[in-house]
Amino acid sequence: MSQKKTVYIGPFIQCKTLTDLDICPNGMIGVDEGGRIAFVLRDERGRKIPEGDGWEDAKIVRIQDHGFFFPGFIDTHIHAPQYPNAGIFGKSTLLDWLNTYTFPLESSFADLATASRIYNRVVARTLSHGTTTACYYATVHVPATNLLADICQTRGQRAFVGRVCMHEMSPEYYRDESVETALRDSKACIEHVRKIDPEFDLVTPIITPRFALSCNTESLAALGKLHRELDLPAQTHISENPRECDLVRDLFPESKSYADVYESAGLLTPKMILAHAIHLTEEETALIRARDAKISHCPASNTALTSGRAKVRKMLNAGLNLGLGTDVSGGYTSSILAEAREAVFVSRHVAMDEGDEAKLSVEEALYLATRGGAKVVGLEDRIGGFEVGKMWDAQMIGLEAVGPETTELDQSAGPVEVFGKETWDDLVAKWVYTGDDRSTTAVWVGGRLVHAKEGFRL
Ligand SMILES: Nc1nc2[nH]cnc2c(=O)[nH]1
Ligand SMILES: [Zn+2]
Repeated sequence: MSQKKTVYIGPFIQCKTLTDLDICPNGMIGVDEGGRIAFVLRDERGRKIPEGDGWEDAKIVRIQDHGFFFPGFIDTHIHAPQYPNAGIFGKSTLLDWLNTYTFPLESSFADLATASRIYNRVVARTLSHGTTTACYYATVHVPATNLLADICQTRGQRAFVGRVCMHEMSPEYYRDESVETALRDSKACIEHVRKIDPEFDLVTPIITPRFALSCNTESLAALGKLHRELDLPAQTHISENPRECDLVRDLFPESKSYADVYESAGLLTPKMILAHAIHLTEEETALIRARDAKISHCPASNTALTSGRAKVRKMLNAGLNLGLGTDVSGGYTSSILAEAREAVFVSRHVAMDEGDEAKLSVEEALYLATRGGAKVVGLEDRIGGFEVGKMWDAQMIGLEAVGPETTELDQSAGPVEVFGKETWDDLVAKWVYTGDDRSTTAVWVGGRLVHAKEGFRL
């Protein structure tokens, strides 16, 4: 889709490396008609828009007062149909949580009106949190899964949409009938995305065996074959809960480990996203590294379902690629900003047992939320930062400037208050710890405005 050339003027911040931010207080970023970054200029205070190629007629979007542009967030693991259950999990743990809360809700997506209401809501909500790319699990239902792909396309969210395969250890009322129907229905959803987005510019199908316990050796091998033959990404869960790990050991006695179950099926590839990875052994970590499979770290969910504390520092040191996942509704929040905060705090709990090296910094959590996530979904050449040639997948963050005479709250400005003595690093930390979607003034995907806070004018 062609858009007007646009120049974004003001501070921009992005992750340079895992540990370092790139803070540009006076930037100017030109985005072309295709939504691609055409130029990035630094220290542009008071300078003119570059001339030629029609840039002099470009639309201008300026940061007003306090704020900055930041790359859009990437949610590498979220269950779209579970959104109504966000916050509802009691004291359950994974396997009873699935049976009590999750399967009954997911089964209701046989009804398209239900799917339409909830899927529209979750896509709008995640966009409002600055999530420009989401890796969705849908349900077993073909029409509802196709509708989720349509909604992502219409609302303009970059997305991976997976029809869930599950025929074992699943209730009678909600399961694939057989391995054959699971494959047939998965292929139908892939074909639908090919129809609405033939080049997978915005929406990509993703092969989705729910987890080893929902499948068997035969279906995992068949899905692995499809994954490699079609060269499509895949996603599943691994090593989330101790009881789940025991059952995998019992049910797949021929496999050396949980990771080996996926390896034997041909699913452990650079295009596989493994969620959780809490209880991996060193051999499994080495195997995942050797295959370059990716990890979605879901700290809010891991705490809520008392699944455990993923050893993020160990995985990073072992050379694994990690991103963040909200794992709604194992996780209570659909905000990657909140998830970044959870990642920082869970790492502090790990540090209380294992020493300070385990602590993640704000910068590291933001890296996982952007560039790390981009690598996890295989789009590091297109998204995650503000280099020339990348897509303008970005969010405008607004901060409230508290003047010397200001004593009243400005509710419209969002919760992050600037008192004037803060450095840029302080402001980023305040955003991560105290910000929410009220701080997200506007969001773009591929140069298209996909969310704007009430009152925001271009
Ligand atoms: N967190 C989480 N883990 C799972 N393992 C299998 N299914 C699920 C799910 O829906 N959520
Ligand atoms: Zn999950």
